[in-house]
Amino acid sequence: MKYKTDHSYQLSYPLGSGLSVTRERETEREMDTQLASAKRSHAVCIPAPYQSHIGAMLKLAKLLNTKGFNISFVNTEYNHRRLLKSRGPRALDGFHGFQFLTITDGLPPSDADSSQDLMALCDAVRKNMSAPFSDLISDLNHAASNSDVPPVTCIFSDGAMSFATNEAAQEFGIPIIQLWTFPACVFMGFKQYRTLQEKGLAPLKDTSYLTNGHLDTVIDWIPGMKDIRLRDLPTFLRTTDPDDIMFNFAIDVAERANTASAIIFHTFDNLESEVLNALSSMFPRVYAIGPLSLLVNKLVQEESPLKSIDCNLWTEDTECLRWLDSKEPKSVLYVNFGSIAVLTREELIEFAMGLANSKHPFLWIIRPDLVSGDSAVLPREFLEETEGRSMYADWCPQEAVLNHLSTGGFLTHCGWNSIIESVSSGVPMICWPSFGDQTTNCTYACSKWEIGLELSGVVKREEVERLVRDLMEGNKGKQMNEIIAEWKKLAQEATEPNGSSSINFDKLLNELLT
Ligand SMILES: O=c1ccn([C@@H]2O[C@H](COP(=O)(O)OP(=O)(O)O[C@H]3O[C@H](CO)[C@@H](O)[C@H](O)[C@H]3O)[C@@H](O)[C@H]2O)c(=O)[nH]1
Repeated sequence: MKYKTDHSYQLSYPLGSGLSVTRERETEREMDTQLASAKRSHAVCIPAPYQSHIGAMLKLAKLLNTKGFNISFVNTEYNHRRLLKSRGPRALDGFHGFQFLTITDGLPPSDADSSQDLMALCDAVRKNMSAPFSDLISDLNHAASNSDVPPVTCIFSDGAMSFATNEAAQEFGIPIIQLWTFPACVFMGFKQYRTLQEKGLAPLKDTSYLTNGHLDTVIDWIPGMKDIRLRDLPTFLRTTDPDDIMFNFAIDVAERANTASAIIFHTFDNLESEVLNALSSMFPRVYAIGPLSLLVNKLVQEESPLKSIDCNLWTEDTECLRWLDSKEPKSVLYVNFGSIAVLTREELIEFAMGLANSKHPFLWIIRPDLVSGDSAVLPREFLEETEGRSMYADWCPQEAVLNHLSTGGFLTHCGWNSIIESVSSGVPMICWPSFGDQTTNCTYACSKWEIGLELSGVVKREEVERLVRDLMEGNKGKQMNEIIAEWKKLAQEATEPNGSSSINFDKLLNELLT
């Protein structure tokens, strides 16, 4: 197992050192001062307009609110409408010091209830959202003269939103803190795109480069990332078009991070010590703050109204938790491909037959927009074969599912939130990366952290069956269970009051508020 338990990178106090009594008193005093300053603080939090980014930013906003910050949380009109539909018309009203606001994404209005096109949205962020965001800050500042909420004192922006937010921060002379809802290794990957372009390694010369071994080229210059191949980096470089929207968007947002006052990664020190160390020598203020859910669980009181704020764009079906109650410990494979990934009908069938042939119980979340083209109709023989050991839902409370005793494995598309939630719950994975950062997340999960089995290339039912059996009944599964239990422990430790993520969060606030 390749991790260090005694590591402390330069922005944290050494782990496990314990705080002396003097240090504890100092900490109490610092916290009192912090709370007093925070009450005069007003953070505008703006996520990128995608489910998982909204979820991560909401958790960060709740943490800030527990430290006394007034929060204005900004969604796109499209997502706000979907949230009200899934949560109820008053679900986002009436929280003290925490308000939800909207701006337009500039795309044609739509009543659809599905994830918006990734490329169209990235383009919209770049072109349409800066002016409405600045106007919103102006409005908040004007409103402050007639209310007890102070003018805006800082912006917490998703790293992918810098086109919408950087100029406003400059215009109003306030700090901007970026939240990257990816691991640090993915950000470091995006940082390499410009050099890859200069060296002629990306974009690809033609489509034969997808299969001629070019993607196996080892990239040996990336600080803190050893043994990385081109194919392990985020997939937006796998284009032949120099003007590709996603390729250029990735280059630009990684460069615009240079102007942030501070950068937060949703990770923790022990998980990514090498790449975090490398990044902290490239940027003045880098903070690993995660897993966010564990921090929220510890900092937000059970009785706090904040507990009830949720941001699922689809309504969760909780029936699956009752179904899990009826199953043996660690017996169920949980299958979920996140909020954006789309499967072909062929992939759906291969996954289905692999699950059927594995003979293991499974809970499969099939979003209404998961399958492209034809609707997600599962074959009759599959339904008959799996009756009594299968459960389906459109959307579920994922973290509750992962923390359920009956859940023994997770077949995932490797979205970062899914991986860090799986780590937090100690559930090993089968990793089927689809696009973007998921290839990098998969490489780290399978090869570096040793908590996942990779399902690569074209989905074949035999391969799905073999991996499910390896995970749920084989020695590999047993080993991974042991390893991920260690990672879970480290994630818990990072979020204790003297753990690295808690300390990093406090340091960020102290630096921001002084
Ligand atoms: O039935 C479900 C399915 C998902 N979730 C939640 O939705 C989020 C899904 O996030 P993630 O696993 O990161 O997947 P995507 O929705 O695909 O996330 C996009 O954004 C991530 C960064 O935020 C990237 O890592 C992914 O590659 C990108 O596709 C997680 O918090 C899940 O807990 C639920 O609550 N219920």
